[in-house]
Amino acid sequence: MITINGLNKQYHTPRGTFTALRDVNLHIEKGDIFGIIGLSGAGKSTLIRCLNRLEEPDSGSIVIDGREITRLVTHELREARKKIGMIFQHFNLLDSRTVQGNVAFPLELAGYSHKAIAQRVEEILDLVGLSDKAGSYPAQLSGGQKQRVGIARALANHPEVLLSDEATSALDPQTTSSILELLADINRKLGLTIVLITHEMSVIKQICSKVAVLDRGEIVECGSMQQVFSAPSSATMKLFLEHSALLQGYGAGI
Ligand SMILES: Nc1ncnc2c1ncn2[C@@H]1O[C@H](COP(=O)(O)OP(=O)(O)OP(=O)(O)O)[C@@H](O)[C@H]1O
Repeated sequence: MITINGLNKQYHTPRGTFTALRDVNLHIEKGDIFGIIGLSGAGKSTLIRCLNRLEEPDSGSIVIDGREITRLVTHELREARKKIGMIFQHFNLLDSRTVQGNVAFPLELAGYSHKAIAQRVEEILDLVGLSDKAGSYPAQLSGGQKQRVGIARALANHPEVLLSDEATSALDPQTTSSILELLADINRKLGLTIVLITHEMSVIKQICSKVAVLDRGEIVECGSMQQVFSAPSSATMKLFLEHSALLQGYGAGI
């Protein structure tokens, strides 16, 4: 479904050149919920934003559903992006539009008829459990509800892939859990491939089928949840697991 080969990305700043991604190779199967975890500054956002070319890699290739994303010219990329939904940490909703208007937005850009848009918006708001908020504005919603709108908007155009850029980082644990449940439900119902980045082990634990660990721009470990949890090989994953066990112990009053 998604194959990343030899991906490199550097940032050039007045203070010098910084390597954000170094020879990243990954394969993500159709229907996976694939988590990429790493500490702050590891390159997670850079990597996920390269998948739809919100960030331009310097070299390497990305193939999604048989299409080499890294070779597409502007109008081809615009078409390809319709099949790649994305959700963000701070939701990125249009404040001047209602929930309905936000979800309709990508469909309007794609040139659907009024009738088709109304029908799809109704269907998708039902899927994310927000039918009763269709006429509300973002400012009238909770963080969890805002992210549901973000998810609905990302799904409106029937994407093959959903990219989640720290989509639950601004939410409390209970809301995080309900948003992750929704993503898992969508993955089951629609067979959608989900790629998510996070710095929280609990997110990976709750919904991912596979995980890759990014450390200073390099993939240092990758495998099924079972493999990585039972026999972590990288120092970073061991650190994440120890921290997560500590938190659980603390929660249990140990
Ligand atoms: N536009 C940019 N110009 C210069 N450096 C950048 C730019 N964007 C990111 N970086 C640097 O690249 C590195 C990776 O950043 P990135 O945002 O991908 O990491 P991250 O793992 O998502 O971090 P966080 O979890 O803190 O968001 C960081 O050191 C960051 O400072």
